[in-house]
Amino acid sequence: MFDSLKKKLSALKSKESERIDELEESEEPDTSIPEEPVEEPKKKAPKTTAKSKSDDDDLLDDDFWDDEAFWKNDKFFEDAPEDEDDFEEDIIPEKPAPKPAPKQPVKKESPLPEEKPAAEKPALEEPKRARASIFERRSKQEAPKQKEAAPQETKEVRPEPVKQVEVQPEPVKPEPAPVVKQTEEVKPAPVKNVEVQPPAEPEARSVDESKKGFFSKRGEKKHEAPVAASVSKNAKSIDKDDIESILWDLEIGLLESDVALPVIDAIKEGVQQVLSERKVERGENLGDIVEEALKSAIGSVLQSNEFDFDKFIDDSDKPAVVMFVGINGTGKTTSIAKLANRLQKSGRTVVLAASDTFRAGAIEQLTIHSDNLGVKIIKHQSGADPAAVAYDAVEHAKSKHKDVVLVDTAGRMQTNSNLMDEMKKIKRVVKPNLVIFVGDALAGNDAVEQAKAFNDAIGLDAIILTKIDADAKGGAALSIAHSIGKPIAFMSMGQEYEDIIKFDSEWMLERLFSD
Ligand SMILES: Nc1nc2c(ncn2[C@@H]2O[C@H](COP(=O)(O)OP(=O)(O)OP(=O)(O)O)[C@@H](O)[C@H]2O)c(=O)[nH]1
Repeated sequence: MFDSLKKKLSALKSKESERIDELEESEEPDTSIPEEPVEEPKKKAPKTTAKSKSDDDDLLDDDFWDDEAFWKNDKFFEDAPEDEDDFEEDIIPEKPAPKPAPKQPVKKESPLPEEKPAAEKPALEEPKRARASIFERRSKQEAPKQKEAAPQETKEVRPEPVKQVEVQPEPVKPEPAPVVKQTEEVKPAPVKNVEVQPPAEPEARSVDESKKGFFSKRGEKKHEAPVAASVSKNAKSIDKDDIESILWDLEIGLLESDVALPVIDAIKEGVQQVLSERKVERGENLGDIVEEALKSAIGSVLQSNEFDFDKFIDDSDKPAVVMFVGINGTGKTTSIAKLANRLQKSGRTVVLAASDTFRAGAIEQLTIHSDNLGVKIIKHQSGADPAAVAYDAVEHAKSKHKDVVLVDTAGRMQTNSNLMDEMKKIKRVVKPNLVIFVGDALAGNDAVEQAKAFNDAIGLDAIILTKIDADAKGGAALSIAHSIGKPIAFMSMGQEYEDIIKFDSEWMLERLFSD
């Protein structure tokens, strides 16, 4: 499922991996660069200025030659050396700086005495900046406000001179050490295992735990060590343009996976929030971060749609009446049989109401299931009033103290007003505790429209998504539930009685992203 979305994610990941590889390869030469300036200070004091290319450039700088104070320096002209080496020796001793501060003598106009330390490492800084990643761009735009700003050194050599123009003339205060930002994932709550086998269900989950977001639960399972670590001061924000581009890719991937637009917007919003707050450590892959954010956003959409059917039944007055509606062939009758089997196995007693008197063969189909399962069925002749059948089933359940009545109804298009009215009549007569919409996951966005129409007509309480086993794209689960704001109670995934599971957002999420 989610094939096209996964392709976009893996493309992002491999693109990012290549970038990281390139960065790491080109990193080797850096180590040799700082050696020169380190050795120089041991020579005779005047020579402490490492004579680099940029220093020469400084000497030729217009500002220097235009400096009026310089030209008035008679002493300089008296002692002016004839060759360049002597020239440099004679200038530098004039400066009071006892330590190597190569730029200070030349840049007399510099208003930033605090910036001397920064000048000691120009050779270290430049190569890294030249290879700044896409993640570092945003930070670099903010660089003038940061402690390393050393405008006069970087002016001539940096590959992006425009940024130097933004340097503020007032002294720059070093920023305090970055606050260790721990994500919500660090909560030490117990880990909940993901249940991926149909028979296993998350009934044991406590109320508090079930309310926890996907992020926190997932964090406990997968990211305990990483989230405990602090965000280093080298971590960079993700560039706004990169986030836009990622969101665009996600939108296309979600659209191709049949996810409805309002759901896409909700997911994008979640991803954007995570990415704009997230700092990227050196060596981290942006693709991984995006996947994590995407799963979190989808998990939130899915998780808000969990529903505890068994608890609902147990809490209802008996018999609890459950009515199943939907368009033709979505799997209502099959789902009823599966739930009857499930309820029976958990010790609840069940009555089936064959209220699909419209389709030839529907009554027989349900009768076969009741025989197979040993469950009571109430049925009339084909073409009989479906509301009357449902009423009889409820009366039977009451008299026999049965726990649950499952009412099958005929499939109908939401556009067929007569059949929609008939369905409303059944609801009026038996006043079901629960109306469940059975939607075919393969129907994609059509299922969303159907669910909306049924919800408008009689009001839905929950959803069963069928044919999940054949759902190639995976967007329906997200879209239906989110669009009508009703929970998904079960997912049907096959033709056997056991092929139905309670909806579990984590299970669904794992499935959406599994290969
Ligand atoms: N693969 C798969 N097939 C299913 C699933 N649920 C139902 N089916 C099949 O879908 C077809 C229609 O199922 P029904 O249960 O008859 O559907 P219905 O909604 O009752 O149909 P109508 O009464 O005509 O509205 C049958 O062939 C079922 O076996 C499922 O989860 N997976």
